[in-house]
Amino acid sequence: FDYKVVDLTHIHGNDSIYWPTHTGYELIYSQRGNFGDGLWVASYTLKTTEHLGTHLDAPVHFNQYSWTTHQIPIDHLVGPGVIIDVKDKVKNDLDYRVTVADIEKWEENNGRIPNGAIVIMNSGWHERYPDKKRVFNTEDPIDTKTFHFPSWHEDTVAWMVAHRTIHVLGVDTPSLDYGQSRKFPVHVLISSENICGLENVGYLDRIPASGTIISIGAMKTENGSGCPARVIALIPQGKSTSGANKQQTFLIFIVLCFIYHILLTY
Ligand SMILES: N[C@@H](CC(=O)c1ccccc1NC=O)C(=O)O
Repeated sequence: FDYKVVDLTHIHGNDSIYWPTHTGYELIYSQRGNFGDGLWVASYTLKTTEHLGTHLDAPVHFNQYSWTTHQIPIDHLVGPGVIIDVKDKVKNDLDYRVTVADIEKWEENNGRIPNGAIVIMNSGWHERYPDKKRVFNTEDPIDTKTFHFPSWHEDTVAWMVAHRTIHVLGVDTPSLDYGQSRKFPVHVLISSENICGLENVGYLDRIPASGTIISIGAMKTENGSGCPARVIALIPQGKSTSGANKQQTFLIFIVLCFIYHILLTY
């Protein structure tokens, strides 16, 4: 197994970030202690909003006819990672929305966005997690009208929907629409296209802009609208012997044998 595995998940717990219209997280120690015969058992009950911390938005989140969590095809939850770094842009504009030019710049450096990509904005916001006032960027993290954080511009997402095939759209902020959004056009658009969302992704500076495989481990909850998720990236280490490399090695071996044979003959 020749991959470095990087965890892109914030801890799911009492400090997790969630949209203020939801209820939060509760881990109930329903069974914890001696179980007879010298056994000790921990087996708890978890109550949580689906949209907790690092989590998946199922396409049904903003479209009643789109896939629920259990209906998402599994090959939509793993794919090539496309990390769009906008940290410099965000420094001057905390309400920044990723542009088509940002995508074009990524493609100049990394090639065309691969089919089935998992495209994630890296705004540097993951560093603020889980400080609610800094993540929602307001003194009043309950009042959504006061939120200021970056995300995707709907025109950019519409461009990707029209010209590329992406399976997941992600952010390191709490929402796929920027903090000041009122109509949530990015949520509405991706939901209607059966594209999944990923929010509060962490540790994005630990992976390269391209060349990774990202996998989203989310529960297969029946009729769910999303789920807390364990998001990981696999970075190929390039030490393994691929099929093509094996063929090359074999050819070199044959050529060396041939040369050795000639040397022995003369
Ligand atoms: N997608 C985000 C935001 C969200 O859930 C949301 C955004 C705007 C209006 C309502 C929302 N969710 C439910 O109240 C989240 O999953 O936390």
